[in-house]
Amino acid sequence: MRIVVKVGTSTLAHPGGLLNIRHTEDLVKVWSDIQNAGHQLIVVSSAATGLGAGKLQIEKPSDLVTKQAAAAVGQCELMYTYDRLFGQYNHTVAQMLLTWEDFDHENRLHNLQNTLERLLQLHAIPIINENDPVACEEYSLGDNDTLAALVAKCIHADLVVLMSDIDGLYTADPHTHPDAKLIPVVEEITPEIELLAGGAGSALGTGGMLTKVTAAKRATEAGVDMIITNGAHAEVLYDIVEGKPVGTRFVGRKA
Ligand SMILES: Nc1ncnc2c1ncn2[C@@H]1O[C@H](COP(=O)(O)OP(=O)(O)O)[C@@H](O)[C@H]1O
Ligand SMILES: N[C@@H](CCC(=O)OP(=O)(O)O)C(=O)O
Repeated sequence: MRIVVKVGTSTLAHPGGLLNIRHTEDLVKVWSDIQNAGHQLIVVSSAATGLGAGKLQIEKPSDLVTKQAAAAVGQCELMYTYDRLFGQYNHTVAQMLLTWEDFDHENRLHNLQNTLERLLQLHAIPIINENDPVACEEYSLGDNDTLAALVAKCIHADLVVLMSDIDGLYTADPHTHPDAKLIPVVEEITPEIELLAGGAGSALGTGGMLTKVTAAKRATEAGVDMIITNGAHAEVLYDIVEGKPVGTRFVGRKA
């Protein structure tokens, strides 16, 4: 299987912006094992801004320039961490920083597809993030849920897995509605489903459930299934590749 896994800031970082060592180590271990089992993995990783803010000892920035500066710092921290952890399992990582323009121009998209394909042939694990320090608002993808769906579409992935700080899509935000129920399968993204999704539940998260459901729409329209699951339980990825029900599955449209 060719799987795009996206992991959010609220999984990789503690609220103050320091690395969540337990989550990150658990995820890299399982991802490495899944790659060893013969699957192709593409990681879309958030947390550059959050980790940068942590390292610079500043609050999560709200102005664009400080956000971009923090992302420039945090992206180094992120890749240093991935390189080190994946290296323990003899895996090679490759950084790819993308903007909206890379998907919007045919020749850039073509280059991007070719590079990703070659990295996969070479058994390197692409680690993708938005190129935050240069992505001005006009050209910003805005969130990595969308980025994961766009990547999955352009390399014809079998599955996108969004690893969040919550088990899946609920009937309401469980942080404010403790009686909310998990929705295991979404066959069609109706306006009613879209209305269930709210914003981010933590100080570091960007998009919340809203951007995940929008991303699911993009992925499923391209025929790719998307699963939202909890990044704190890395080992659920084993169940996912075995086709067992985990989190919320958005079913891709059949051609
Ligand atoms: N209907 C819903 N079901 C589940 N979570 C929801 C819902 N609506 C809003 N949320 C919020 O979305 C959050 C996950 O998004 P986000 O904080 O951006 O995480 P990530 O960093 O993983 O992208 C949850 O913690 C939750 O508070
Ligand atoms: N590109 C940004 C993350 C954007 C984003 O979607 O964040 P998140 O909601 O934590 O997945 C960064 O690395 O800080």
